[in-house]
Formats: sequence, C-alpha cells, structure tokens
Amino acid sequence: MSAVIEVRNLHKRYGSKVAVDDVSLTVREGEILGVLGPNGAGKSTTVESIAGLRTPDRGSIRVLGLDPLRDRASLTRQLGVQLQDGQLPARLKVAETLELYSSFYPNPADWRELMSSLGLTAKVPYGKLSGGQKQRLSIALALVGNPRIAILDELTTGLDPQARRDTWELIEGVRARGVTIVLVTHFMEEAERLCDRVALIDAGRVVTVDTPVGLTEQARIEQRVQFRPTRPVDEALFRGLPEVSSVVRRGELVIVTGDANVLNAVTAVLARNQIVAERLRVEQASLEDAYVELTGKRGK
Ligand SMILES: Nc1ncnc2c1ncn2[C@@H]1O[C@H](COP(=O)(O)OP(=O)(O)OP(=O)(O)O)[C@@H](O)[C@H]1O
Repeated sequence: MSAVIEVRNLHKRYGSKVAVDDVSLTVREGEILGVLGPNGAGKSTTVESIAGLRTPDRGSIRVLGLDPLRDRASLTRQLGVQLQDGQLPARLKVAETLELYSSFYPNPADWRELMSSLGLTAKVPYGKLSGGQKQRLSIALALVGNPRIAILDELTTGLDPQARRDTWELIEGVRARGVTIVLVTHFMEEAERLCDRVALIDAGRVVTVDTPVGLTEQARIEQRVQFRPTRPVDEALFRGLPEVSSVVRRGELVIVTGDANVLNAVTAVLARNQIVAERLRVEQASLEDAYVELTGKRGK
C-alpha cells in the first residue's frame, strides 16, 4: 500500500512550550490511522500541520505528494478536515451550510444524503444547534467535498452513545469507498473498532505505531483464563506450557494466567485430555490497558 501522508521529524513550539517534539508518521492509502494520546500530547498540532493549518518550525510533510502550506489550494480539494472548534455564522442553516460548502468542490458528495445519514435537520440555524448537532455538521462538512483523505479530530466527542455508533457506521462506509482517514480520538472503543493502525503520541513524540491488537501485545499485558473443569485436572499440564505464567485454584475454578496466546494453549490441553471447561471466562487485555501501560496515563 502506498503512503498518502508522510510526516518527517515534525517540530512545533508555541513560545517556550514544545507542542510537537519529533513526530514522524506514515499514513497508507485506504487505512484509518488513529492518533491517540493524553491531553496536550500534540495530536491536534500534528494533524492541523498535516492539513496546512499550522506552520511547523521544522520537519517535512507531504500529503498526496503535495506540500500542505505551499500547495494548499490543490490539497484542499482532496482533503476534508473536521476540526475541534469550528465556528460558522449563527444564522446559516444546516442545508445552506452544506450546499455552500459542496459548491466549493469540483466533485462533491450528495450533501442531502450526508445530512440525513448524520441525522441533521435542514432548516435549523447553526446558532440553534446543540453541541452534538454541531459536531455532526462538522463531520458532514469534512466529507462533503468527497475527499481522498479525511482528517477527523475528536470525531464523536460530545455525541451520545447511539449517535456515536451511527457515526462509526458512517465512517466505515466512507472507508469502504477507499477514503484514507486520520482519526484523532480519546475513545479506546472507537480506536479499537475503526482503526487499522494506531499512532500513540505522548509529550510531542510518537511512542509507537501498531494495530490495536499489536499494541495490546506490545504492552505485554497478561491475560487470564478461568474455568471449571468437568473432571479433576492436573495443574502441571498447564504449568509446563510456555504461554503460561501461573496457575491458581479457587474452589472449583482453575485460573490460568499467561501471554496473548494463553487461551489457545489452555483449550488445546483441555481438548487433548477430553476435559470440558464450564463457566469459561477470558479476561483479555484491551487497548485501554495497553494505552495505560505504554503512556502511564488513563484514556477514556
Ligand atoms: N495556539 C497555541 N498557543 C499556545 N499553546 C498551544 C497552542 N495550541 C496548542 N498549544 C499547546 O501545545 C500542546 C499540544 O497541544 P495539542 O492541542 O496539539 O495537543 P492534543 O494532543 O491535541 O491535546 P487535546 O487532546 O487536549 O486536544 C498543549 O500543551 C497545548 O496547550
């Protein structure tokens, strides 16, 4: 897969505050790359630099082979941006806004369809929209130009759980059309569901880039398998396995802890010995656990 965004050694400071220290990133065509990290990590500065909205102090950025600052005009036609705090005139109605924005692009999406799939009402003026509706309108505006790349900053912040799920479906539909997406998010569930890869940013630097599953493996968080065997089982059968770090009994339950493959290892032993595992429960490491492990901070 070819790269559509290349960021090399990006650096940006505001006065004495270093917002982005040294960020290098590659975004591949057609993927959803998540940008994850604690508050103030430099995520927005990074994606806004990619969109040509901030001027980096050092480093280079190429988006579809273009320079976001020098080639802003041609890039704008191919890049949709949803920002954290977009502002529009209070009296402009939803439909007017979408129609106006769609007129800026040579090959726009069907704005009426976007409006209805995001649950927006045509005649409501911007100033009367709730926070969640403003959020949905900003998503529509990012997509109305039919972009090849969409940059979405805090896509679903402020949306209720149902609207969040609807938005995820919409984004999956956008991805299915081959659009590349850069998604800044605080929500682990969102990253786990939507992102092909996640760039973890902390204190202005990229800690790691990996798939959500790869991140949980990198964090080397132990997994736990718990079950009640249908007949007595010799714990040594599990203890000898390379995937297993400990075996504990609690009443009738056996609790086996180990690496990411511990479930497979345990079920293989049980099957070989014709033991059925009742009340089987697996506690798997989530992206949330990996995030905490790798950044030392808690996500949402
Ligand atoms: N225009 C600005 N002027 C001064 N400082 C800024 C400006 N924009 C961002 N900063 C600071 O730079 C750092 C990185 O900010 P940035 O918004 O890029 O982080 P972020 O990871 O997107 O944070 P959040 O998750 O809170 O949105 C923060 O300490 C922030 O306070």
